[in-house]
Amino acid sequence: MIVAIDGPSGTGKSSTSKAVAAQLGLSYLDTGAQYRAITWWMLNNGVDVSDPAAIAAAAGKPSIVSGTDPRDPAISADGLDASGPIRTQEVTAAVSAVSAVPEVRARITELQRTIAAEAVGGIVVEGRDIGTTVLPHADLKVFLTASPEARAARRSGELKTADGKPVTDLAGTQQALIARDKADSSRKTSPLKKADDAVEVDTTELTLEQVIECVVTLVEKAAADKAAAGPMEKAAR
Ligand SMILES: Nc1ncnc2c1ncn2[C@@H]1O[C@H](COP(=O)(O)OP(=O)(O)O)[C@@H](O)[C@H]1O
Ligand SMILES: Nc1ccn([C@H]2C[C@H](O)[C@@H](COP(=O)(O)OP(=O)(O)O)O2)c(=O)n1
Repeated sequence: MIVAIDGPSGTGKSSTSKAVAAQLGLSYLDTGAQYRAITWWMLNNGVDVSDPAAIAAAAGKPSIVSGTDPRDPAISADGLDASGPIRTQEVTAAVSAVSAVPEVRARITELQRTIAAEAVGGIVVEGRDIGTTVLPHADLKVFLTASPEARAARRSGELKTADGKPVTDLAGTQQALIARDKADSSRKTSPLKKADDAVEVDTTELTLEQVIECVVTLVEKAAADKAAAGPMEKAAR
């Protein structure tokens, strides 16, 4: 069972995907964390993140390792734990530029496909281009949305500056989030986009628990459809 969950920032992808995977005994992959980790590595290693050629030249250098346990989703770059530092404003501000570079996308997409193929018990993969590009044959595709106001309210206070202080500027958070959506949706290589066959869920008025319940129901239905289609496909052969 391969589940793709895409959508813009703050729609609830990570929280929903982790909970659904934990509840159903599936693996979990946060692809945004991979783009954040490679961005963090570039910022730490003197790569000019305003220069796509410099980003492309460095794209193959770091070793990015992702854990797939939904209860402990670890991420490291060259062996260094990146789970804390990838959430800083500095990384958030640079990640769209780094992830727009085709060499970075090719590298990370290959990693993602390998991880999904190795997850024998099934996996929930969340990101921006999972249903459209990374795993176009996923058994279920979900596209989460929410109003910019709701998304900024959820994000604000969660973000930390480099010295660990919380970011409480709601208007600034909303502006930065809209700018990142725009960059992610307008890049040439696999932009943020709903796949034609994805189920769209607007989470603006829903609690996180309601979204989780909705996605669990969708996964269970997709699993039942897959099981029912299996014998028929075999019989047709
Ligand atoms: N439906 C919801 N209602 C209220 N808060 C939510 C909802 N979904 C997620 N959140 C909260 O919003 C924040 C961002 O959610 P997250 O799952 O990280 O979103 P994304 O991965 O899409 O950026 C988290 O603090 C999460 O607990
Ligand atoms: N499949 C993906 C996942 C993330 N990205 C890029 C674009 C996003 O702005 C950044 C960060 O993604 P992440 O999911 O961590 O972002 P949020 O936590 O939802 O704000 O990575 C991508 O290009 N493709």
